[in-house]
Amino acid sequence: MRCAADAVLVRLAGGGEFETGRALMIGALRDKGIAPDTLFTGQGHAPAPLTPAEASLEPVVLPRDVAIDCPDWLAPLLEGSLGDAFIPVMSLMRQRAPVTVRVNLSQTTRTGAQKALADEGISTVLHPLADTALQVTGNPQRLRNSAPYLDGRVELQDAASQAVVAMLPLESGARVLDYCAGGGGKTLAMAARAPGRYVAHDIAPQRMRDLPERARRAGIRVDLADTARVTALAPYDLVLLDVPCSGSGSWRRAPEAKWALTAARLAELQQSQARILDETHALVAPGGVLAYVTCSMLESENGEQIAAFLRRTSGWHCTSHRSFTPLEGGDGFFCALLTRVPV
Ligand SMILES: C[S@@+](CC[C@H](N)C(=O)[O-])C[C@H]1O[C@@H](n2cnc3c(N)ncnc32)[C@H](O)[C@@H]1O
Repeated sequence: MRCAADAVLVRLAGGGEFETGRALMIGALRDKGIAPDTLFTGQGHAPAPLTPAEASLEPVVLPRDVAIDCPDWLAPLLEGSLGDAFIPVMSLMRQRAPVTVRVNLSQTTRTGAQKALADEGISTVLHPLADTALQVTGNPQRLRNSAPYLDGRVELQDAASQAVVAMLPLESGARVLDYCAGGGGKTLAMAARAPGRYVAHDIAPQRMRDLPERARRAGIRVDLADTARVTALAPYDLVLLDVPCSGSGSWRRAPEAKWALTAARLAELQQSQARILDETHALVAPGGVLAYVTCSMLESENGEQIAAFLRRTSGWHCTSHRSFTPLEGGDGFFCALLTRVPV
């Protein structure tokens, strides 16, 4: 298996592949219909003119899964999950992810935040995926030192992640548990949408260490709880399970992750997703909602998990579900809303 540096390799007329940086550039230029000797001139800082061997290099189209940089064992799983979107999605996964912020609507409006960022030289456009999302189009490096970021009017958050939060049935005063809170990105996004009683929990509590400060900045109250306290505070109107997953929806941010993932690790993650569903559903009040979320595009972590849960657990039905792919401008995500049948 090889990982493609580009969608072309080059081959000497008559055989033999070249994989030097120069050779790949020559192949890429030829592939795009640009004569390499117009750039390889040796003048100024330009690379040295082509050698006779290089002049005879021809582009070679790579096998599909090499060209889209997809591990062999994952390609059929992803193709089965994404269908016709497989190639476009995987091609997009080779690009850098956009920088997106979430506007804290409890403190400002989207246009208000856009103007405040523009005053600091940070340009943005409205993102179509969520009514809280702004995509940063200029000077993203200034964001972390800008006033709207420092005073909690904006937070860094992917647009699809924001769209997932917008799907949640959040009512003012609701009791909400974020069971896999991690850094608390979704806890804060939920609390900014609707005031309520927010409880954050994570099996690795140190992951939540910045949450109190981020919540303070955003003007939001969040209760950090261990597992015993989570149970004592039950029931909840909404339990969010943003479960550990392959992360296949966010491979643009961590391109090495798809090469680190193994079939055994994926199976382990799927077991843990099923276990979390089984351990937490009783925390939901009758008529309440269990929201299952992954940043994965693999059906085995998404729809198949929900179908298996509904088969083994009575008293629940799936009221809605949605998959997001990077073709919509954010990361890949899945969200299913499961309602507990009222008694
Ligand atoms: C996808 S991340 C959560 C990201 C977070 N919700 C956010 O929006 O920033 C998954 C989290 O689940 C936690 N986790 C893994 N297994 C868990 C378990 N059995 N119970 C609770 N949390 C768990 C991990 O420590 C990790 O922080």
